[in-house]
Amino acid sequence: MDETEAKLGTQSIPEVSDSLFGTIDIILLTLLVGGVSWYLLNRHKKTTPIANGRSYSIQPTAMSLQTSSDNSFIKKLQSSGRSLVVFYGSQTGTAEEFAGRLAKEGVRYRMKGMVADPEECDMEELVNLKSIPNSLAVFCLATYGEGDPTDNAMEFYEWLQNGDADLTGLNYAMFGLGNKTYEHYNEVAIYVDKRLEDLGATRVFDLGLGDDDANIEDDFITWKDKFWPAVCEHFGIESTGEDISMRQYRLQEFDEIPERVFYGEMARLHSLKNQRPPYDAKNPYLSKIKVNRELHKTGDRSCMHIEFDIEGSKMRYDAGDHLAVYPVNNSELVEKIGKLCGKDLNTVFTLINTDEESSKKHPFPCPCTYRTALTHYLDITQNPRTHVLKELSEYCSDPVEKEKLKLMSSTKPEGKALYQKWIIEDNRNIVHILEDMPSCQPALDHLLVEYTTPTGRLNKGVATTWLKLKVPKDGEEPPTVPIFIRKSQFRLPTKPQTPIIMIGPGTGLAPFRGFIQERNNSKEEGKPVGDTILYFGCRKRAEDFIYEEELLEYEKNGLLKLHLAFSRDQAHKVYVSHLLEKEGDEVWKVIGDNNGHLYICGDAKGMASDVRNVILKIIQEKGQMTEQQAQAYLKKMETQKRMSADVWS
Ligand SMILES: Cc1cc2nc3c(=O)[nH]c(=O)nc-3n(C[C@H](O)[C@H](O)[C@H](O)COP(=O)(O)O)c2cc1C
Repeated sequence: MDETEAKLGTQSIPEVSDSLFGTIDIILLTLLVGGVSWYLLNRHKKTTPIANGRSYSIQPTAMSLQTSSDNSFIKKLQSSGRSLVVFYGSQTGTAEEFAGRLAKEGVRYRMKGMVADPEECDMEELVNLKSIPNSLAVFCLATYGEGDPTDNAMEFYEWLQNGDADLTGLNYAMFGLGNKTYEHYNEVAIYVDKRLEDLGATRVFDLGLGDDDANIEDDFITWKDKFWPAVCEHFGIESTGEDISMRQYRLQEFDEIPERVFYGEMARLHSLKNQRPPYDAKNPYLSKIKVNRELHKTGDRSCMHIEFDIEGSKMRYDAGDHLAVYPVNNSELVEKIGKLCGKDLNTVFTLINTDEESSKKHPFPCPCTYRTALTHYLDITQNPRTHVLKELSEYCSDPVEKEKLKLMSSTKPEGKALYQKWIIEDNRNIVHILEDMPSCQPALDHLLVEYTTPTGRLNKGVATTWLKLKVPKDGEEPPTVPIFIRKSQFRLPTKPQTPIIMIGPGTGLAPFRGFIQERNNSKEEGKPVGDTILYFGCRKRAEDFIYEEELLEYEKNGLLKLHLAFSRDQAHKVYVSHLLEKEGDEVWKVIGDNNGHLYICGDAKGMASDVRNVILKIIQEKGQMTEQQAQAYLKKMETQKRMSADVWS
């Protein structure tokens, strides 16, 4: 597809208030639905990053500007008298945050720690870490897609897979970040933990696994509580009992506005004003919005169709790619924080890492005003994690409020229960906490550091709420938003005559709209086009059957075969998996007899696994295979890229 076609791209964004997709809204939000179009954040999908190695670059990595060229982590450890290095594999910032907390806590055990990004380190040096006495490497690694590592851990992962380094003498521990609703739960951490052992390294403490579908913060602090005593025992050290109150970043406020001030850029100063290709996560393109319309016909849920104009941008969008959007935080929320902390939001400041060895000099692009930081660089809508509550407690003058915050940040069962109730279930963000605890008056710069989300992971609704207002009006300049494109492995077969089955209920339809447009194009060019079969489902035909007219037209002109499931239009709920069950012969004809492709897009939690199970059953029955053979058949389809899933929960 060329650029002009790509500008037809649309973006479907699920309803804010009852979004199925919760905190990965941002990711959802940026899934550019096919023909061009849909999504965003958090947040996530089924592609195999092996081929392009970057398929999950949600993140701006605003800090890479400040990256040091020296990638010897051993030299850094030695020159600063440290023995603990905590590596992170992170896409949306959680693993990076956990790594930072672990490194900081090392001081308590006379193990000064350093956080390290594997992408910026020569990981082969792990072989020599033992040259530092009592040294320890900890890994916090997230899993994505089909058991894939994050972008920044990819090279390290491949090095482990392909190499045979002798890691004898290397002490290590691993905490994995994953989500149980995905088929490949925490596979990266599980694999790396085992692989390090196989290569001769010594596991100092049991592998910890965090489940982001439940409470990953709880999993982490519970693991960490046992991890440190195990480390002490292993190295024969004792806790100093010191609490680590050392600040990672030093604040400097400016009386006069300095020459270089950031206003929401992700890396290069003025990059939003002086736009220069190539555009990517660090250098987003300010795209005009040409169309922004509601797709649901009735009901109080919403699904937006947005068309972004990328003409002239030199960006390439292929059907199946994701479109990422950088939203901004609600200004009322921003102003409230300024008021609650008693700060003039126009003040320009910078935060400077007190650790001179760190490759990350600032937590986000600095200097900037407090308003810019709160608006563009921080996720002020998330539920704060326990360490933030602990630090907030220091700023409470009322002992009752202080104790409550301290309790919630402890690992005591009643503390965890209170955190779950008061923070998670009641869904309190920082503004709610400050409003509900009037004696708590934190220093704003302190709050900024705690709330930094290097990857722009946003809570429900930030992007959707913001995009809803970006509607082009006649006679006015169209609204613009900063975007970039994330390449995907979710791809049509190269030959249009290869038959395909697409399973995409709800907003899972997004990439398939692009696929269908592409196939229609081939048909109009007179090329032979194979079976193009779509399974779509939604609640009610009259309510949320998105792109109904368009799909029916493709069906009428003979391109598309449609199977529709309207779950609430009859007494018994019917989903796409039920339709597939009935169509075993057709499915097998495509994937068994004719080497066709099968795609799944949408909800990972229920839909994707139900569909997968039905497909397995069909392979077993129609292909006359045992369960094991059917599993192997599906695996082979995956390796051959004949079966792809782009799913999220
Ligand atoms: C699009 C997407 C795909 C994901 N795929 C998986 C997966 O295959 N297996 C898994 O265990 N967790 C998966 N997760 C969950 C993440 O690993 C988990 O949320 C983790 O905490 C993210 O860490 P990070 O913020 O450091 O990137 C996925 C999350 C998203 C958003």
